[in-house]
Amino acid sequence: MPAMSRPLISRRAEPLTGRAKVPGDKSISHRALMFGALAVGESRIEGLLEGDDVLRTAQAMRALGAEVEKLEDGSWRLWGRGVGGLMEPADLLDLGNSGTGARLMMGLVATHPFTTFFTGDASLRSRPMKRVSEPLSRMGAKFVTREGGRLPAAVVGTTNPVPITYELPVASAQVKSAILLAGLNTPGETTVIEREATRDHTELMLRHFGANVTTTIREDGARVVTVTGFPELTGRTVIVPADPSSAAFPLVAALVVPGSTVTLVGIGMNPLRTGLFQTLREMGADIRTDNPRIEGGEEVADLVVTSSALRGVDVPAERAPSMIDEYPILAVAASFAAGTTRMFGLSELRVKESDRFTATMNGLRACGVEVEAEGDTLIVHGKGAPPPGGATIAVNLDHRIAMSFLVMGMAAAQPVAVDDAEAVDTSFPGFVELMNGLGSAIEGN
Ligand SMILES: O=C(O)C1=C[C@@H](OP(=O)(O)O)[C@@H](O)[C@H](O)C1
Ligand SMILES: C=C(OP(=O)(O)O)C(=O)O
Repeated sequence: MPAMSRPLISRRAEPLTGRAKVPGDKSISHRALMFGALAVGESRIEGLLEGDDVLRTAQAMRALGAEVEKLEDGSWRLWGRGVGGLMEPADLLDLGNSGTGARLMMGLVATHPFTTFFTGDASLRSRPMKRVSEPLSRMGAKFVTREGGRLPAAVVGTTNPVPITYELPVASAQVKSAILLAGLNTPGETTVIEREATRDHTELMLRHFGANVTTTIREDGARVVTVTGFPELTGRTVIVPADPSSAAFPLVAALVVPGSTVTLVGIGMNPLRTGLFQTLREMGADIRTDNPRIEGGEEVADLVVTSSALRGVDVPAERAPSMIDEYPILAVAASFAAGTTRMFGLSELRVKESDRFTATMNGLRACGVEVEAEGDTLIVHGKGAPPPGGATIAVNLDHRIAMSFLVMGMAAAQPVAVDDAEAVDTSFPGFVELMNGLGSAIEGN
């Protein structure tokens, strides 16, 4: 928990110009630490995101017995324990603000024969965990949780894991990953079926470490992902691309601040993560993809973004998993666009670090934007002009809400403030310095 709050205010920016490298991908960073801890021998990670969420995972993997060492900025070395070789942690694992850290690790320990206690900050303690405890219980683990399946929770790992086939009731890469990770120390084949494709970093990276993970497409289009138990994972090098979810903030900023051109280098372009870029292009955004290449097994590219007149569009529900963390910043972009943007299928936004559906709607309204909610659809009416701004937004421990409204302030008629930007460090340490380096005017308030 932050000891003190960090209020910030974002005033009208100069045209944003220059090249910037946003920090490493958060999803890939968590997984690199976890899989390195499970592999036999040494693993190296280059470009690790050193944000609070990922540092908590590094600490937790140490508590589970792996050697985890920072060499220099972004460059880490691990010495793993082998599949099934994790040790009972002597104390609570505190995953801070991180749903990914908590849920994936619950999967990892569910099939180890010891008990692990999990907790987190006020945000994480309010988030639903039944979505993982339910399938992991079917594999044999036992859970003692607070009311509603919330943290703190104890996971009593099973000595006798049972493989399952599980069809995901919600589109969630975290739930999919938790089950696949539990399946590593389980005999036979563990299968997860997802009707909507979610980010596949677990599948890609497990294969990179030597696991047998197959993905097939069922007749109805669902993806069937199967991991074979007891693989021999061996130490590897992971090169972490820049996080497309973090790139979203300078990218939208460059679109809405007139006269801007910004180059964002080495951005992860995994097709299951690029829904925002597609949507913004449909809105008329000038985003050029330069120098596409493969780095460390992941697609990356440089994005050259030039400020653009945007127009409202419909964003279909099927696209939600590929841009799930980007809706708050998309809604900010939509408030500058000419016409109405309808974002369908946003139920999962209500269970993130905060209720992002409500936070986005209320924040935009406070900034003078006309917004409506119809069930799980968020509707933003843009005027094709800068919205009024002039509000202070309550962040409620949600990094993406803080960054989205600071971007709003860069081009709104009046400045926009946030009550506490401390949470930004969970995913984007150096956000203010990077943005101000491009020309924004964010300062303490
Ligand atoms: O697997 C992951 O790394 C993540 C999956 C998504 O969560 P859900 O699985 O809850 O959709 C996303 O919101 C989160 O930021 C990271
Ligand atoms: C939802 C997010 O992360 P997590 O679930 O890991 O807390 C996010 O980073 O927007």
